[in-house]
Amino acid sequence: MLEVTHLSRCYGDFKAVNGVSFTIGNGEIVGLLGHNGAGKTTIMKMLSGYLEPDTGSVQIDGLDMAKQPKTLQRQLGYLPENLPVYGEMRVADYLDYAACLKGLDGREKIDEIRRAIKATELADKLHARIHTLSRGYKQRVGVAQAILGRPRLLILDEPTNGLDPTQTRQMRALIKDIAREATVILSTHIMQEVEALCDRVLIIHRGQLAVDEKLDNLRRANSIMLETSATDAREVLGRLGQEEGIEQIEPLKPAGTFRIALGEGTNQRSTCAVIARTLIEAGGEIYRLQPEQRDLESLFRQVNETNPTAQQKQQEALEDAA
Ligand SMILES: Nc1ncnc2c1ncn2[C@@H]1O[C@H](COP(=O)(O)OP(=O)(O)OP(=O)(O)O)[C@@H](O)[C@H]1O
Repeated sequence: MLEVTHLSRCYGDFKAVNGVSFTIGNGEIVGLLGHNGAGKTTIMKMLSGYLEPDTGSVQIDGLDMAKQPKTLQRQLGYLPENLPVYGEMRVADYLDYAACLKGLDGREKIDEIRRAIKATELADKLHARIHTLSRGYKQRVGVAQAILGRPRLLILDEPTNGLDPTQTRQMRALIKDIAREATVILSTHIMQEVEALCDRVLIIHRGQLAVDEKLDNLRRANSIMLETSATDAREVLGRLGQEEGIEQIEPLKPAGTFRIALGEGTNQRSTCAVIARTLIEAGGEIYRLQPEQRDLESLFRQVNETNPTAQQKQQEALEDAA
């Protein structure tokens, strides 16, 4: 459905998005996660055709955004980070205007506006001027314009930003509902949002795609965290090999910390016992040996630990020098 290939974009000398590629199938809900400034909004602007990539391409059902932007923009709905809703306009007038921009007219336009109003529960606010609405209602107006014309691809930049818990719950229910008919890609800083809504997560780190993982796989992942005085644990444990189900031993910082990835079906407890015995026999001390908690939050932390920012690298260099 959506195919993104080697997408890059600079602002001046600064590379905000660097060689990002992924594909999204029909009906998926995909979460785009990343720290402030990671490049999420820039990616979403390129997906929606509002910003041209320097290199790379965006294709929807085989059509290229660079070649047929108008055709494709009519098939997608976009909720930008900062809603470009015109404060002086009344909600009904704005939706009428947005429907015209999408090429809707006549009976179809009226039906679509009605459907969007119903889905976003905006009926009570139709005659209100947009600038008088609360943040949550403004967000609903943004979503209403995004779903006009039943887009097959919906791009939502921080859809629950600034909403209270009740509004957030309603917005998530609405997104789930919309996703029954459309593919959805949404950006957020909120891990629970991804866990509550998405089938899959893409984590962007400094403009690059660091993780592309289905949430089901993430939950199933099987690994052990080890902290030991034996900084050569990789060699010591490497001898155990595949028989104990050990697939990979990844050294982390600080020295003596390792992530041990296990094969499918390996029993973590018995492998932990073998690891402990082997290290102690080799004269090592064990400070931590436990199955790794694999949730989105720990994966996000791990991405940032293993891909430090320039500032973190500088801090580490200073600490090493001291
Ligand atoms: N118009 C612009 N001119 C110059 N730099 C920009 C521009 N827009 C974005 N940037 C920079 O590009 C980088 C990526 O910005 P972007 O808005 O895509 O990040 P983001 O992941 O959406 O961040 P946030 O979560 O804070 O919204 C940031 O360093 C930002 O300062």
